[in-house]
Amino acid sequence: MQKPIIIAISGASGSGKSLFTQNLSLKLGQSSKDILLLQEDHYYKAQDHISIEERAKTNYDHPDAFEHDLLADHLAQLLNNEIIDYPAYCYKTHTRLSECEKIEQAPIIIIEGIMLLTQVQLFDYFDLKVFVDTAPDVCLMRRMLRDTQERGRTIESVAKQYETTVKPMYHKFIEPSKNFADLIVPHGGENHLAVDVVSAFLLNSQNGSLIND
Ligand SMILES: Nc1ncnc2c1ncn2[C@@H]1O[C@H](COP(=O)(O)OP(=O)(O)O)[C@@H](O)[C@H]1O
Ligand SMILES: Nc1ccn([C@@H]2O[C@H](COP(=O)(O)O)[C@@H](O)[C@H]2O)c(=O)n1
Repeated sequence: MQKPIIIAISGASGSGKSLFTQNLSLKLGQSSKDILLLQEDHYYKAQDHISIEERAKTNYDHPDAFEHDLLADHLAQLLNNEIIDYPAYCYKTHTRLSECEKIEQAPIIIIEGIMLLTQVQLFDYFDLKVFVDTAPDVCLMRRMLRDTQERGRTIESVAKQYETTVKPMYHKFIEPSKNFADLIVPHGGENHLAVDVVSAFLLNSQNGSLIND
């Protein structure tokens, strides 16, 4: 079996990473066994030892909020054809769920997350590093809608978090990490030309080893 190809999709919160990843999967149109989608957010640290009020104060836009060592171990295990215990995360309680999912490698592994290109120790695992580049005001608007509808937040809490951590940490960590990208995608998740380019790269790299070939 050919070595899996791993691509990292990074960019600001609300930039369209998840949508880009979904559109890429649709475009690839392969069997679900061919593509493994992972999220860096699942590697946010567990915070069961502190109260929910304390958890709400954590800076989730700092690299230290994540367990990147565990993510690196899991990528190594997947490349080694081992099964991983993929953590699950809850944005409403700000901690990990108790259940993990058993996951095995696939020919194409796509991982998305805000801090991926700030972690040099992960770069050796990535065959392609993509940065989704969307204007901060557009990201904030999208995040406001998503977090109030899906992540149990109020408009006030999204605004406060944006001002205190999301915006400053974006400028400190995420925006500079764009320099490590192989490909910068403007206009977010609906940039279908970029989806076509990345999908062609993936299919070409895994030529012959996909189930639907
Ligand atoms: N190009 C776009 N046009 C319209 N809505 C978009 C676009 N890209 C993303 N969205 C919406 O904005 C929200 C945030 O996008 P998402 O892909 O979840 O961002 P990220 O994963 O980078 O945080 C989602 O509700 C998504 O459907
Ligand atoms: N308990 C948490 C954990 C994370 N966040 C925010 O999520 C953002 C990253 O996820 P995206 O899907 O938007 O890329 C990040 O900016 C954190 O602020 C949170 O609010 N609460």
